[in-house]
Amino acid sequence: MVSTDDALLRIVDLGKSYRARERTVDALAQVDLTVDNGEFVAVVGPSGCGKTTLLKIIAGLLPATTGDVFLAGRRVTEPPADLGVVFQEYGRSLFAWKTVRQNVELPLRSRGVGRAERRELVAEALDAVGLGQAADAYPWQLSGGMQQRVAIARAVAYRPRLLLMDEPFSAVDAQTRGDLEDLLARLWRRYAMTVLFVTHDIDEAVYLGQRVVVLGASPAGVIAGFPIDLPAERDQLGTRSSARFGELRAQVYAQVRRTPHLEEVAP
Ligand SMILES: Nc1ncnc2c1ncn2[C@@H]1O[C@H](COP(=O)(O)OP(=O)(O)OP(=O)(O)O)[C@@H](O)[C@H]1O
Repeated sequence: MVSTDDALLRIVDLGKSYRARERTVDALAQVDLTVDNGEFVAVVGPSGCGKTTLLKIIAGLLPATTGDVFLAGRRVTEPPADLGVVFQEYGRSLFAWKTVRQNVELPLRSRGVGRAERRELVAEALDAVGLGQAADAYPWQLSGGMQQRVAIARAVAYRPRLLLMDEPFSAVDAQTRGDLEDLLARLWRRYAMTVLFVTHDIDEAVYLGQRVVVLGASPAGVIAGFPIDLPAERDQLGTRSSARFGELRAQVYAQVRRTPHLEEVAP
């Protein structure tokens, strides 16, 4: 059990209902989740179960209907300053008329970081994602995988206390996806970040997470959590073909397939 002393993110009895015309859609109900400082938690759930809704509420972009989100002990009521977010749609998250360097620099400018420090942070982040040479290019001159690396560099340069990622690699080809997963794992270790990573891909969740949390469908609540006891250093071939990876993947898969109603869920 996670101790609240180390908790960076605390989600308590969170619920969200959308009202659309005469209909009400209950997207989330009774979501309780705690993420410790430095943890990498992957959240999986069936398509449409409310994963994006959950991230938007944590990011302060959408109000909850019930319950609370606390980041570093502070209730989230607006986008917190120390949060980084990487979305699936890299194409839309970068400014086409700004260079790679300017894109990465933007949140640092908004935060009032001085010019010299900005330069240093941007250069280090671009080097860390292997794009040191592409600083003066425009996003539209880069491949999809490279654009997503720019989005990751932008988040990393900002040194967020919590990095939220919403299916960040689902729009790239399989080879690039594996490379980006490994890049993220390296950055997580190097910068001791706390990451909440949402995906509908069970293999990706098990490969990346120290813990995998399963959301049930309609309305989504946390139905299971799995500590991932794979070695800290993972690699695409060795880890994914190991017996333990297969067992964990099967356990998570069985839960995702169950998608029970909340009343069936053990407390
Ligand atoms: N603005 C909205 N108005 C009404 N209903 C909405 C709205 N946004 C989301 N929903 C509904 O809430 C539920 C959860 O949606 P959400 O996008 O959070 O799920 P998701 O798990 O991220 O989906 P996917 O995996 O397909 O991206 C769905 O039934 C969706 O139709």
